[in-house]
Amino acid sequence: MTSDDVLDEFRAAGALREGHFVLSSGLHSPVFLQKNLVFMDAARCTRLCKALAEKIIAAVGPVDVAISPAVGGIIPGYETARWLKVPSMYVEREGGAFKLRRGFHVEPGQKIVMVEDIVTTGLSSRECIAAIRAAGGDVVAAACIVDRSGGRADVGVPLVALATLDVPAYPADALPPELAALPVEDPGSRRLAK
Ligand SMILES: O=P(O)(O)OC[C@H]1O[C@H](OP(=O)(O)OP(=O)(O)O)[C@H](O)[C@@H]1O
Ligand SMILES: O=C(O)c1cc(=O)[nH]c(=O)[nH]1
Ligand SMILES: [Mg+2]
Repeated sequence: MTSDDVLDEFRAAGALREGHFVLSSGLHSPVFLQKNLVFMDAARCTRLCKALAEKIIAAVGPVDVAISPAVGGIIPGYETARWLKVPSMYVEREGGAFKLRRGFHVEPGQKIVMVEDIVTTGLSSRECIAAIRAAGGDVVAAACIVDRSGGRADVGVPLVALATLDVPAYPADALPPELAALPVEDPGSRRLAK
């Protein structure tokens, strides 16, 4: 599956949004990939995650567990794990920091792939990987449906992206005037609990 094929799935789901968005990292962007509109369609989600699982195995070989960051990573993490034929777990925020909860635990020696939905700066991926390591896990690779950093995000382990896009994102104090003129939406979950 090419990056264009993945983008076509987002377009067909109405998930390629234009406007003014504040992203999880605090950067602002004229484009938002509303992945939930993609994952709500089980057939579409399966097409993407099956392809991602195949790409992970081709890149790093078999793994033992897939772990994702809540909320966005949970559905693609579960579906990718299904095709990898491994258990699926997730970390969630407790007092702001990601943590394995709900009885999830990792065993020494297990090879873990961290599965994200979207990578922009890689911040959420790095936080998720840190939480897995804090729980004693060995993260051999990261994976995502879309890396919108143009391949520049560094998550500290090899990143397997089903699609790589280069989408502009700006610090709040350096917005292009046409973006600053639009009302801002904050669609993610990072700032919800505050
Ligand atoms: O690479 P980054 O700069 O970290 O941006 C990408 C992250 O942003 C979104 O999560 P968000 O925190 O908005 O919450 P969500 O998972 O509930 O959508 C997305 O699911 C990724 O986890
Ligand atoms: O960086 C983000 O927060 C982000 C970007 C995007 O396109 N989609 C998304 O769900 N999150
Ligand atoms: Mg997320």
